[in-house]
Amino acid sequence: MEAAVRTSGLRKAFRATVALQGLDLVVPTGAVFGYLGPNGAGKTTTIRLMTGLLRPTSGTAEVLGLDVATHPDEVQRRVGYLPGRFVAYPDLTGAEYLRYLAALRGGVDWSWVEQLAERFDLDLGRRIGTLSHGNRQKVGLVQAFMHRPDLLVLDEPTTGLDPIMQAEFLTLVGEVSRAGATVFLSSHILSEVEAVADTVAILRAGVLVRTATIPELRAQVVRRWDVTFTDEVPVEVLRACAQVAEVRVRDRTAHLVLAGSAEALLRAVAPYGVENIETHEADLTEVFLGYYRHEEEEPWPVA
Ligand SMILES: Nc1ncnc2c1ncn2[C@@H]1O[C@H](COP(=O)(O)OP(=O)(O)OP(=O)(O)O)[C@@H](O)[C@H]1O
Repeated sequence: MEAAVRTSGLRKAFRATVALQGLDLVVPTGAVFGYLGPNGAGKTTTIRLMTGLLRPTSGTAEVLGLDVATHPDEVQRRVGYLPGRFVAYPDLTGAEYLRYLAALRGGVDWSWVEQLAERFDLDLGRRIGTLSHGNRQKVGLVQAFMHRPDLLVLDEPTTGLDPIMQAEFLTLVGEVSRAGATVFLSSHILSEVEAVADTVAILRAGVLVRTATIPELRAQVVRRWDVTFTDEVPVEVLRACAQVAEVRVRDRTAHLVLAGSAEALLRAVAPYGVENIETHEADLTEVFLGYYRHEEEEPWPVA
């Protein structure tokens, strides 16, 4: 599949600090791609390299088929970019600022700008300098979405937004994604990534530690199930299931630790008269956080 973003051996050092250590990243066209990692992992550095705002120490980045090093202006025109710390001209009103950007970029449908502002409950008539932090962030979001870019690169987009506006943002991401856009989303809000992303990459100390789809990560979640049978517990059948990591039996209930998909287990126990299944699901957040921890620590949390 053609990639919306492809980096190869992308490395960035700031004097003694190596922010990114040879990143090979592929963001498939049309994906909602969550980019996660603890503070200082190198997420913003990656984004600034991808958008041509920083030059790599070595390696390459290709965005929408363009080499960022040789076509930075075109990349910036075609990408919808929301920086982590969005700043705009404080003396301009939202409308003045957005009209200025629209004239620079061209091809902006102003009624779409107004719709976006309305959806985010943003007053375009107010000077940006007088807006609250959250409302300024909304100006940043509108400018990122307003030219209907093929790729959105959003660095901590919901910072400062209230829960209703966060939900509106997620709805908008879903809409543009269904319309064919690719969304690259750096976020610390794991529930938000889980809700909207189909693929995630996890960065730690400038190194990519995992790229996976949300279902792949979910399949890794270790869960506890209590299965009660109408008759005797078929212990051997349970032990024979590859995904069952542990079995303890008490009366007619089997207490199981399940690592992986429950499909095989459900199929195996079906003929034995299952009276009840109680599940204790581990949070996907735990899986994310497992990757944030240092190598010497236990990588896999258990529910
Ligand atoms: N302009 C710079 N000069 C020197 N060091 C920098 C610069 N920009 C980033 N760094 C360093 O590079 C590393 C990665 O920083 P980066 O901002 O990319 O991380 P991040 O994953 O976005 O973190 P956060 O989640 O805190 O925003 C950090 O150690 C940071 O201090």
